[in-house]
Amino acid sequence: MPKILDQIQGPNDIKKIKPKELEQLAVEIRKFLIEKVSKTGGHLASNLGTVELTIALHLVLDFPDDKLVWDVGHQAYTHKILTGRKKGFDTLRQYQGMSGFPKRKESECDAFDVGHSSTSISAALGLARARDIKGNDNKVVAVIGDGALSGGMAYEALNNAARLDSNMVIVLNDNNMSITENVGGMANYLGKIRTGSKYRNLKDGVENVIRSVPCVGNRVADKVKRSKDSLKRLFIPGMLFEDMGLTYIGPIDGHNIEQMRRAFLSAFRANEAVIVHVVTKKGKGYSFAEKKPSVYHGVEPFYVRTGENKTKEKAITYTQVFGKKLIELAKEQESIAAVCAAMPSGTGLMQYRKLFPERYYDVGIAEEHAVTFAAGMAAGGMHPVVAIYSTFLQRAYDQILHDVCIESLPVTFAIDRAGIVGSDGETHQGVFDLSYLCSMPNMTVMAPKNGTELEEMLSFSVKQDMPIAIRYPRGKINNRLEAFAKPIEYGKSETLYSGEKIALIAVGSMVETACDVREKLKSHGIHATVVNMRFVKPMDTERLEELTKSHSVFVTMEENVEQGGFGQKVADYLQTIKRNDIALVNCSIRDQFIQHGNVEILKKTLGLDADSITERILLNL
Ligand SMILES: Cc1ncc(C[n+]2csc(CCOP(=O)(O)OP(=O)(O)O)c2C)c(N)n1
Ligand SMILES: CC(=O)[C@@H](O)[C@H](O)COP(=O)(O)O
Ligand SMILES: [Mg+2]
Repeated sequence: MPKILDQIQGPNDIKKIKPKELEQLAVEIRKFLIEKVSKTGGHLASNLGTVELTIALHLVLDFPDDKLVWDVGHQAYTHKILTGRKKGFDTLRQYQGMSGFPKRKESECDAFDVGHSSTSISAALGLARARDIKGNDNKVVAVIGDGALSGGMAYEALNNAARLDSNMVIVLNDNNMSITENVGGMANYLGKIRTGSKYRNLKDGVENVIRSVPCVGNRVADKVKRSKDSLKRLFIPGMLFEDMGLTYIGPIDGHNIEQMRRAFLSAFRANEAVIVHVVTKKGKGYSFAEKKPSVYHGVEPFYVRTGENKTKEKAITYTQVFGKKLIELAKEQESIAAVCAAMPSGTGLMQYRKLFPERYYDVGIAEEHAVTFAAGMAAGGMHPVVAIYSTFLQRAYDQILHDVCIESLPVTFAIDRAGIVGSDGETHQGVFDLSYLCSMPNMTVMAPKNGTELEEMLSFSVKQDMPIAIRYPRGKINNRLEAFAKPIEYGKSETLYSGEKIALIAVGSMVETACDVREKLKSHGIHATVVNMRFVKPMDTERLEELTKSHSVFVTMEENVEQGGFGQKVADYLQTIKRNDIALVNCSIRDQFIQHGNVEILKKTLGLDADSITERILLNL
């Protein structure tokens, strides 16, 4: 039997599909998504939850004229399918393949690039204002999840959207989940709306009584529903939003296409910002994902029948090493408290939160707040350890600077996913943290060469009375460099191999690469020195000065952008001591955003693999 999905070849094709076939289309889309994502990996559970929602939106929007902004964008796969990108799923998140997130350069039907959370309402409001100024009449819709609604920017945008005197629709996709369970006051409020059936029954009862009054009943009930006064509270949930000046519709079954279609059409008729609250199930239609939506939030390739991960290798990750060590330290030191921003599993805190619930804080997707909250705790005598991915910590630049560094408060930043992360691409690569952290007075910045050193750095850090950042990469630890384990000394590097002429001076994950480069240089008769910097700030200038005596080439290596990075700091130092005779080969990332793809491939294209670095060194001799 021909598939209904085959009729979808490009934007707006969905409008040709008969209403009675739409449910079958949803079934086919889910099957397609499960099959494709099982091969490439990707964000599964959120996408399975938004199939009907996306169908309903595509029935009422015209692409590319109407603008649909997804929050985070990890739930936009059905949108990609319905805008003619089915083929792209064969290369999903692979190098030069289709991105896992909406991208304007990928399709004119993607209204705004996303990846970081809680931006959709701001961006949609901007698009709505631009539309009004230009005198256009296209529709503008933002889709934001309940998790993303825990982010501060969403409230700044709602506050601003309440002043809109034209239309824009905010779809609140409420699946009662963030990556792990959603937390906080707004999550509780949404929970009350969702489960307020008793309250709704009471309201329905009151409404029915009014409607039953002969002649005027219906008119009175409708008027009350439309009014802005307090009587409306009797009938309508979502009054928090209404009180802000937004119109609220819902909650609506987010798997009922027709109900949503009608709600969207009525929302478009308002002359203001309207919230349409839809309730969906994360992981819908795939039993494993329905049962464990957190596990199937983002997946590696898996077997569809069993739900099992195809990757056999169970290597130990930096994240696990961090989580385990923090537990050990928290047992000994009662001042330690862990803070994360909606990512307890991603940052390795699941076991910690079980053992120390009173010293564990998931603040929601609120990195800025997480940092100032930690600063407050530190001012109150605690030593918070803030575990956040490098890319998401970018959000909290000013909080680190203004609230932690100026007062030099004892906060440890455990910066996971530092360096190239791979398949999430441009929005998620953690390649700016050395630059933005080293520029801050009072901040110490460290990077371990392996798991053992991460443990040592963490032990060292929680005993210091100052801000310290430890940055470490996504993925597995290396076990090669265990023989090198000089105790950590503040501001001091570690020399792994002593050679001459060429000094390979590396940061964190690049120390292993430096050892590979050293081996390759040996076959050219060169015996290079390998230095593990450990501290990017303060830099071990004493050791650098020593190196200038017996080396004519310095090769700096880091997974960070060149601007403001480690290599530039070394260049500045050489200039300060007037040693311009030393050649500097700066192996870092040139001014660019790095697309998605396999980490090894990306490193090669960026010239950060051992072969490329060796070649560059030989050219400099
Ligand atoms: C600033 C920022 N912090 C953290 C994340 C990681 N993150 C991606 S999706 C997500 C959960 C979002 O929850 P929700 O909006 O409810 O969508 P759902 O996953 O439930 O579909 C988180 C924490 C992010 N993308 N951006
Ligand atoms: C969409 C998002 O921001 C997260 O789901 C992110 O993709 C997680 O990355 P990791 O797989 O590195 O935990
Ligand atoms: Mg959610």
